[in-house]
Amino acid sequence: MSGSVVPMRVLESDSIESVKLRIQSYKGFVVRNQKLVCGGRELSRSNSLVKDYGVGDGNVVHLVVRVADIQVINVKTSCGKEFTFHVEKNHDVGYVKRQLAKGKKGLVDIDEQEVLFKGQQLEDWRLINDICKNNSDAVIHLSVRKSAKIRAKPVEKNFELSIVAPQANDSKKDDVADRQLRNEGHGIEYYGVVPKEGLNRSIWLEPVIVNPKATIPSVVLDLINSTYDGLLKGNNPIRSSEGTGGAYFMMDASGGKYLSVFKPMDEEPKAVNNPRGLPLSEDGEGLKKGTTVGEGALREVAAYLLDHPKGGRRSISGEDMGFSGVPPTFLARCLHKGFNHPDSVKEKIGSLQMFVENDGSCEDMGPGAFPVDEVHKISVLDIRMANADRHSGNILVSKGKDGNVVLIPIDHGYCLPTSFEDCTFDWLYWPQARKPFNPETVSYIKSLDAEEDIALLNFYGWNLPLECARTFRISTMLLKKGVEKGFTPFIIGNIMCRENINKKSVIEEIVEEAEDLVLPGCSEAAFMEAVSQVMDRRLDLIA
Ligand SMILES: Nc1ncnc2c1ncn2[C@@H]1O[C@H](COP(=O)(O)OP(=O)(O)OP(=O)(O)O)[C@@H](O)[C@H]1O
Repeated sequence: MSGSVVPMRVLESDSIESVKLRIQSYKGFVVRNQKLVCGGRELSRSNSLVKDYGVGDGNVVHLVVRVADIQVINVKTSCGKEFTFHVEKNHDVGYVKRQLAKGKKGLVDIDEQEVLFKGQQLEDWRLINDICKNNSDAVIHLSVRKSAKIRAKPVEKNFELSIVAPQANDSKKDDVADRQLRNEGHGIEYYGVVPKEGLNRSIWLEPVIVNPKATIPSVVLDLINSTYDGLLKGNNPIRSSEGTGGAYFMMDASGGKYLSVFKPMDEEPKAVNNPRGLPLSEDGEGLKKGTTVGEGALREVAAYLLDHPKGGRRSISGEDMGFSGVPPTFLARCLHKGFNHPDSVKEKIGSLQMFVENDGSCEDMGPGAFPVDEVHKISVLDIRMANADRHSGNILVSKGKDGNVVLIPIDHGYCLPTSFEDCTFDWLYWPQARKPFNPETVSYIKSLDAEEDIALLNFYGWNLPLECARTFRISTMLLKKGVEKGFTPFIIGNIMCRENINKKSVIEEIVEEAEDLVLPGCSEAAFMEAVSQVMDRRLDLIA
């Protein structure tokens, strides 16, 4: 994605996996860190062939590479103390200074720290990645005004900072102006209202509220509040090096903890300000069939709103976790210079999702350790939402209170498509998918009501387009009927996914058959009745 074009000979009969392997051997990017996009479509099925995706002579295939985010920094003080901390490569110099200022490093006042590279002062916004890049033997000097000096040199993959005689200075300035701003300018107290004169309008965060009657769960309000505090404290959004769109980690006020992830609509893949340089969509279609560029954020929020808790609908506090564990997500409006603004700095609308501490994603480990019910809860969500992007990198692995493995589904921007063509579920090939649902899951599935859910989305301001609503009705119907028949997630998921890119799935055949049965212009209810009949017949053949 750096903009350079590298010619490469491939056969029509080469698989996508083998193309990625060759990129790996030429360029060193391991296969699982590569994403290929051609003609606006992600070449996501590794066993499909180059010709299946219609890639021909002279076509440009875009390569998006995920790079390791973490850099380990070893800090040595002049009195011989050593400590290590992890820094995201996308962290900026300001972040490193704040870490150093956290008490034990003795550099309490960040205003007194100066970071120098090749004799020039580095501004706080400079990224660690940019400084280390192309300078494997770079030495960064951090000096504390008046007396101290710090040197950094690379140690294998890490780099080392040595701090020379810093003087501790406990006089932390009380940032009065900042506190005033926080008291008066809290975004969420002024939903959609022009803020008071004098507020800090270079930084802003508030929920987007379409229907004033729709209550925002308090867990979401708290998340927005604390994220806003973090921004006002000068903790800039940090762009993730993973993913095809702009995804920004937002920090708390102390600058030591991630609170949320903001994904602006205009930075989605194929959208106008995509930071990865993916070409603009010509027809408005997203990277996956049946999705729309710029609607990823709505789908992210829909996945959270529709992820009802086990006991019923979500309470006003919103603290009760949904059945599938989608982290709290809401539409937010955010103004900050740290996002991708190729032109002028403008307010962005996007999804703000709670950051979940994790030990990596399912991509980093084999599925053996995942509890059956955890896999099943993800399968229920993906089948309901006809998720077209459930690769294992989009399931985070975390630990519950009792130490059990908990799976956290993220990245729902390609849910609720208008067609089933690109539905893919990595969990389909995990052994847990072949186990039957437990009674609790069965009763949860039985409680689902697609019409109620569509009305809920409408209430929160998203009037689901007719074709998306149809997909949702059909997938909910399939899930419910499948469960009635005692089907496993594997059987139901298999009905929904194509075996290969050119062979229609069973659900697609069901839809086509139902379309043939009804008269043009018939009501949606009549069409759904036809789908139900055809589905019953097809499921009987599978049972
Ligand atoms: N709620 C979350 N908690 C913790 N980390 C998260 C969360 N959401 C996203 N991330 C991290 O940010 C990275 C990028 O996010 P995400 O995958 O949603 O972006 P994307 O651009 O939509 O990716 P993709 O190319 O897979 O569609 C993820 O790989 C994950 O590491």
